Amino acid sequence: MQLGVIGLGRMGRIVVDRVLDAGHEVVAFDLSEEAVAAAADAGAEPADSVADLADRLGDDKRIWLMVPAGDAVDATLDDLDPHLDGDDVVVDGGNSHFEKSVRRAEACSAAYLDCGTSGGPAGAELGFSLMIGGPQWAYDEMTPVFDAVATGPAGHDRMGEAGSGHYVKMVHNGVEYALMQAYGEGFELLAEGRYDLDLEAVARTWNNGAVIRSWLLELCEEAFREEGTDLGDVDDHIAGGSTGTWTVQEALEQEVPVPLIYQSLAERFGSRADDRFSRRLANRLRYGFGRHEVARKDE
Ligand SMILES: NC(=O)C1=CN([C@@H]2O[C@H](COP(=O)(O)OP(=O)(O)OC[C@H]3O[C@@H](n4cnc5c(N)ncnc54)[C@H](O)[C@@H]3O)[C@@H](O)[C@H]2O)C=CC1
Ligand SMILES: O=C(CO)[C@H](O)[C@H](O)COP(=O)(O)O
Repeated sequence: MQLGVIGLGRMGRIVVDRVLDAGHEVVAFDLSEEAVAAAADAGAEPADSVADLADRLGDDKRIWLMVPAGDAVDATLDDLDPHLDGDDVVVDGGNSHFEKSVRRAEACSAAYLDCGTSGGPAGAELGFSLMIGGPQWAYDEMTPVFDAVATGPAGHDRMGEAGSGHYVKMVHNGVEYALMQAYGEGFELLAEGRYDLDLEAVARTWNNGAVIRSWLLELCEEAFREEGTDLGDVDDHIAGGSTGTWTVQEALEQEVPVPLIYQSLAERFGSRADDRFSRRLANRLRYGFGRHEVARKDE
């Protein structure tokens, strides 16, 4: 099969390499000329624009988008659409909002598959977990590519109609936030608690047979090994947050309680300000109701 890949960053480049390794052909485009040149060095056919990529693919185009979610997806689809028809298939493998994917599927001249991709850059060797929404025929048509990009046939499945792939990935990310928060709280208690512990050793021990072993816990072990048991100079600021926000918004709309996911998202937002207004007000209110001393900034 011949696959066009647009977006050759951390994730898209892995798509290119795994599809090439499986014996397929790849035509590659990115706004970055360096990224295109690197993909060409790896065996892909370089394209210098979206239109050029479409021309090089010929009939029955199969195209994988791995650009940042949002405007870049719309811009790419705008450029692609004049070159597409109903026999073509476009996969969006990024973290797009599922409602946007539904709208894009309706507007796109090709069959559109929304594909939640999990595994991160570490998936280069193992392959990804792929959660796919959209028409069955298009999923079936793309199966050789999904087999190559995923861990294998068991690493991908069609979740259902348009939007369902990105919906499942959105919830996956909410769970990811909550798991990170749970590990974080446990290790914080161990770090601040009664014993002088080597947290890498704790994580390693847990990862060998404990109920709570997991890949995220292996990444905790790696973090303590590389940064030290006190995490060295790693700051207490957590970026990101869009997919977790969408998960909480959807849970509110569906009236499904997700307190752990919400709390972990709130912790992220809280991590971005060292001078929290709510804490300052609580500090002052304790004076109001109890005449407790007010801690002042210059003290
Ligand atoms: N990094 C991760 O762990 C994961 C990322 N994702 C999602 O995959 C998508 C890509 O993420 P990354 O590869 O990490 O991002 P990245 O920033 O490493 O790469 C994005 C690439 O897209 C290119 N690009 C941007 N706009 C473009 C356009 N209009 N046309 C062509 N190329 C364009 C950039 O030059 C860059 O090479 C995002 O939606 C992200 O949320 C999904 C799962 C895991
Ligand atoms: O999808 C992912 C992992 O599964 C991406 O790494 C995503 O960026 C994680 O979300 P956030 O940036 O909000 O932490």
